[in-house]
Amino acid sequence: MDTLLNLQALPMGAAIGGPVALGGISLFFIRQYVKDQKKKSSPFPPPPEVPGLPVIGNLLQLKEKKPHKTFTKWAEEYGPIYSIKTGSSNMVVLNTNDVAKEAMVTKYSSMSTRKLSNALKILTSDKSMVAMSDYNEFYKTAKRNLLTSTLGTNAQKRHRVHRDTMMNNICEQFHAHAKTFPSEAVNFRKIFQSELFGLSLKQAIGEDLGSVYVEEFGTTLSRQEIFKILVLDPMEGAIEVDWRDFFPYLKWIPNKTFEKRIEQMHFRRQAVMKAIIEQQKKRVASGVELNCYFDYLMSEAKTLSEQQLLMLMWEAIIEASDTVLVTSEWAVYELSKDQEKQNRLLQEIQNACGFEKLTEEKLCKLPYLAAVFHETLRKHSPVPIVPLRYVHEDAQLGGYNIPQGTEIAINIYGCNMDKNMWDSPEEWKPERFLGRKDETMELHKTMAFGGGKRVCAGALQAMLISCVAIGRLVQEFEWRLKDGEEANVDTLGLTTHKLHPLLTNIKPRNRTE
Ligand code: HEM
Repeated sequence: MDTLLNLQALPMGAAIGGPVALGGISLFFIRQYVKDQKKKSSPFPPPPEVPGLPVIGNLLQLKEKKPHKTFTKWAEEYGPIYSIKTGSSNMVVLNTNDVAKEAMVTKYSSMSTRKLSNALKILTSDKSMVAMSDYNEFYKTAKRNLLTSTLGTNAQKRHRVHRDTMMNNICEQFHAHAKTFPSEAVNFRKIFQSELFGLSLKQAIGEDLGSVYVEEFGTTLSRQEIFKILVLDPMEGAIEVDWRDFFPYLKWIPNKTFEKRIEQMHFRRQAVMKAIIEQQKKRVASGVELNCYFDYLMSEAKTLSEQQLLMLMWEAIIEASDTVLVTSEWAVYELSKDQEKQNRLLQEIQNACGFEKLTEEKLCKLPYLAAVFHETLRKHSPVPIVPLRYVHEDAQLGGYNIPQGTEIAINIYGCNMDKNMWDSPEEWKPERFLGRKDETMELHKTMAFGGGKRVCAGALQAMLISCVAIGRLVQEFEWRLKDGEEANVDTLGLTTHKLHPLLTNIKPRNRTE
């Protein structure tokens, strides 16, 4: 997440009631008048509008913090494409595959610019990363480097050893738990998250980190502290709301609490990344080369500024550490809840692998495992809304006029829950993906990874890690939800993190089972 969108949190109420100045309001009405005149001159109608309140528009209706769900409900009443007002901005929301693909593929050139919240402007160093950059030369070069060194098919082959080590470590830790605490539920996230972070570091800098000395703090940070500063805090910061995002004409009014919080996160992230980069530079200078993103950038992307290098390295770490955990945790939740589907998967794995450990080579022979992965991506859409873009020249979408300046929210969750496309979309049914014409290894069976030029660069890595993890864990253990865990389906954050970490009872399987 990859995956940065401020809309996730719109806890407005109090903030909106704050300082609204008269000068600002007049400006707002003038801009509105100009927009209305423009609308009247287009041959296409405007999209249906969700009614809201004067000045704040639909903000209060979105304060529940899960806009993707509210958007999906509105789609039932207003159709696949409609417009809302978030303060002074007009936003068009897209809720089906057809209109989403039109925006991401055929009309991409009119709507490729990223729209960043104030928090994201700071945390992304004003778009200095692949996922949040506009479509420009920096983006094209940075994406090519990322794919060549880390995420493309050949690079993923070179990083295979890290995925295998990660998987063995995960299995070992679950076995150790089952042996030491046979009747205690295991916290899936605790084990998986830490190993995934290790893998992201190995791909980025060639090695896992036990600790790092940070000069700005005058102290040595533990691995857990590094993880918090580089991954957990920025994921939280990305959804911080600054009420000025919705009323840019009031940007001259300070919002000190917000600014201090985000600046501090930025400062800490900068300090830790600088320390890591210094360490790696010393390693390279001493003649030790590693197969990693850092070494590739040092030798192939010499024109990068220090800040660009820092941001690209950080991006590789944070993006590899989050959404794969989200997907794997939800898949294991669903399988632990449904013994019949778990047994069907086990049967398939045993038929394909016999007594051998499941490996990546076997994935093409495991259509039900692929179906489990894609059905989890569909139902739990790890990135529920594509990071916002805005229209930089007048365009049409779904037969409607979309004027320049409109923000575009692509509701992936809505596409994946569309009743016209998916039978009983609220049910988790991997079977819906069986017997289709597409290949077992096809990555884009749902809208989960986005589409077009900005399609997820990490989709292959996500599939390789998640599928092998789900398969190996079912091959080696019997999974059952802890009592009371079934109801814990709430989510939290920028990506659809399970609010309560998954707790399951595990039992190692008999080798002859
Ligand atoms: C199940 C896991 C994942 C899901 C569901 C997911 C989903 C997405 C989505 C929806 C986008 C936005 C597309 C757009 O803006 O139109 C995206 C972009 C991106 N993702 Fe992922 N992602 C996942 C895993 C990963 C991983 C593991 C990495 C890297 C290690 C990664 C790296 C990226 C990058 C670099 C982009 C920007 C691509 C571009 O702008 O050209 N993603 N992802």
